[in-house]
Amino acid sequence: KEFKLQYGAQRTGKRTDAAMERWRGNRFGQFIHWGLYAIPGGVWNGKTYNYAAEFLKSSAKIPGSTWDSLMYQFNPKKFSAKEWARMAKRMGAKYMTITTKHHEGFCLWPSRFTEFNISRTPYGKDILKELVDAYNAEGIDVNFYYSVLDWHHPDWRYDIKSPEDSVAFRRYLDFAFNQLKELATNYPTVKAFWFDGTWDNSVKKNGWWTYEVEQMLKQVSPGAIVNSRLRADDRGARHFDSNGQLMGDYESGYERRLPDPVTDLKVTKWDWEACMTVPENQWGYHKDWSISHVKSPLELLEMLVHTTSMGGNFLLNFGPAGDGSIRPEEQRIAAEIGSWMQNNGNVIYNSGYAGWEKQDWGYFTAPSRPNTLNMVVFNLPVSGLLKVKVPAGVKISTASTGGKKLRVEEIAKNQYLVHFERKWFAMPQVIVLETGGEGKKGAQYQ
Ligand SMILES: C[C@@H]1N[C@@H](c2cn(-c3ccccc3)nn2)[C@H](O)[C@@H]1O
Repeated sequence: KEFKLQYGAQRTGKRTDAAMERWRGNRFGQFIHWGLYAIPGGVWNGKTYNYAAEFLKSSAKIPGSTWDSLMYQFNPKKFSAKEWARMAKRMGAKYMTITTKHHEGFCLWPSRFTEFNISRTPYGKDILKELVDAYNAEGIDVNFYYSVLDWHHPDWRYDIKSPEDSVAFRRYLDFAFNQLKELATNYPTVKAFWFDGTWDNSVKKNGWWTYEVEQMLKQVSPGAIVNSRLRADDRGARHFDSNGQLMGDYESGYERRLPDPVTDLKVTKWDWEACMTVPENQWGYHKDWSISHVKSPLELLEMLVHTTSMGGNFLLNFGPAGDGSIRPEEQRIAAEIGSWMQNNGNVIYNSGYAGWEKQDWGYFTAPSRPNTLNMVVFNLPVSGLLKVKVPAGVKISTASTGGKKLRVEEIAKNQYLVHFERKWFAMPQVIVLETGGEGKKGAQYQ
């Protein structure tokens, strides 16, 4: 049953324009959560709150006026946009997504629509401009995260329960629309908009506004990319409209979790991005990371490869401290992932879903070069024999690692073993396959 929708999906299938192909090929991004929450870092009146640090205002039940006065302490002495950009470059990130305004409502840019912004802090300067310029200078694209949910703004409403609510919330929607137009206009190199805080009924009941925002951003900033999380349709359906069509330009529902490489292959039909925290659940800076598991560089690298193997982008989060420094754990992650990406980035960038059956030893990625495929090996079997099942009729002609040929043995119909070394490796190993035969060679990255 098809619903007639005014504010549903504007397009079916992946965007094929140059801006989207660039976004897709970038594959690996750095998320940055930075705001007033980084100052207390999850600790208030000597008490540590274990919930996400960017939620400390609600975890510690802090009055708005108290929280907002953190603005007068914001003066990051160790902040260097250039240093952050160089670290991201070394990590191999091709884009960066910055929280221009998180749920607290504090703006990292001198917005003319609210005084709750960087210009009224001791720091004073336009942090957003400094970051955009520094990252763009390193050849890294910059995208803007924007929270529609706003704890500071008096006209924000979680739901619309009275005429007063709808009048106030309409003022809020106008405010947010103006801020977004301001961001797209004043920072013209921005490539994409990452919307968050759109799950409440107030937003779901105003699908028209989410449609208008998408239209406006694409008028002001041609080629701009918008995530599915912004969008609600005429009937309040989110991400996918009431007819099951993806809204926005890519699916952004994977937060702190990845689709399963066997049971969630549906995601390979559209563009998508997963965002990931280093601790179990901390986006903003938290002083005490001992309260949960902290993912190692290798765990995060495997998530990046896993995501690429399913045709998605991976957005890895950093939470800089209130003084603008990057904590040692995050520095180490950038260095270790970066050292592998230095030599193996080609299996990630401009690569994607191969359409081959997932194997235990790791992941396949399909580069744009035809008749080749990458095997990224994380779990080397004690036998050293890597099983490869190929689509019907596909032949493997060669397998090589670091330019060295490996023995390839056809052991059954559409089944091969690649003879690899039987030894322990510190980092994932890449094997390049050349394929032939008349069979459908599986998906090719395009
Ligand atoms: C991208 C991430 N989305 C924000 C978030 C997550 N949540 C949330 C709240 C309740 C349950 C599950 C998730 N609310 N806001 C986090 O603060 C971070 O910005």
